[in-house]
Amino acid sequence: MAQDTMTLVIIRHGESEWNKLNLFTGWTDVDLTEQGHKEATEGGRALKEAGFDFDVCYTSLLKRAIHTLNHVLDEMDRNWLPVYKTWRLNERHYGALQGLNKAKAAEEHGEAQVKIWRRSFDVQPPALQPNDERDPHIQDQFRDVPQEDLPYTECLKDTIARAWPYFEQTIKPQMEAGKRVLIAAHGNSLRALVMQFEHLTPEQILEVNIPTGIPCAYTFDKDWNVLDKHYIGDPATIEAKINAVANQGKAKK
Ligand SMILES: O=C(O)[C@H](O)COP(=O)(O)O
Repeated sequence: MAQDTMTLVIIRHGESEWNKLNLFTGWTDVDLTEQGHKEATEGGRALKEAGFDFDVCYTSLLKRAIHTLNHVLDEMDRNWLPVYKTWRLNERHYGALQGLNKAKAAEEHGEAQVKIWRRSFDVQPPALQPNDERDPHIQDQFRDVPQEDLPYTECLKDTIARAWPYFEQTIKPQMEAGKRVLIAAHGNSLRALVMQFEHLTPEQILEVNIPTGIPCAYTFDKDWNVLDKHYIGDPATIEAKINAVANQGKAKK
């Protein structure tokens, strides 16, 4: 289908059990909280009310994103849409930080260090040791992923290196063929895509935080320039949620 513009909607999963506890999560496969289920449902409702429709959906191998997508599709009565799941849209791997409390880490290591771990472009968090129970190389969930592709830790640059080729090779051609795409993923795997879509510098991406459960619609021209980007929801709620994410790495006063 020839067309002048392409639409893509991205949505970060709703609040997870570990978001609620303020723990570094990464590839830990925690579910949504009750609040998270509600956010995802509301995200789906908002998309329907705004008149969105989709042809194909992509998500990660982690249940907080999969369940978010399911809620959205339920609300939109689009459960029959094709859904592709890939480890390449998983959250950034948080290495040995997975399971630690972000505010406690800020008390111990300083807020500046935690901000580097959370938001820097190319500084990796401390790596997992091989065969740690959190090691993806020994988890069933990732048994179809080539062992050498699986990380022990990742910075945003590493996440881009595995998520962007998937976007370019798999999702882009669908959009260029006129398909309306929905991606349900994670704070940092979506930051990886956003950095590429908007050609942000490492300094600019440092300040980008993605709220839970709020759909964000991009319109691109045929040369992949961003013509429009907007969150779908109440602006005050969205701003409060973005600030809440940014503040997770602050020490408790
Ligand atoms: O993996 C996590 O802890 C969250 O999903 C994203 O965390 P961040 O906002 O601290 O990067």
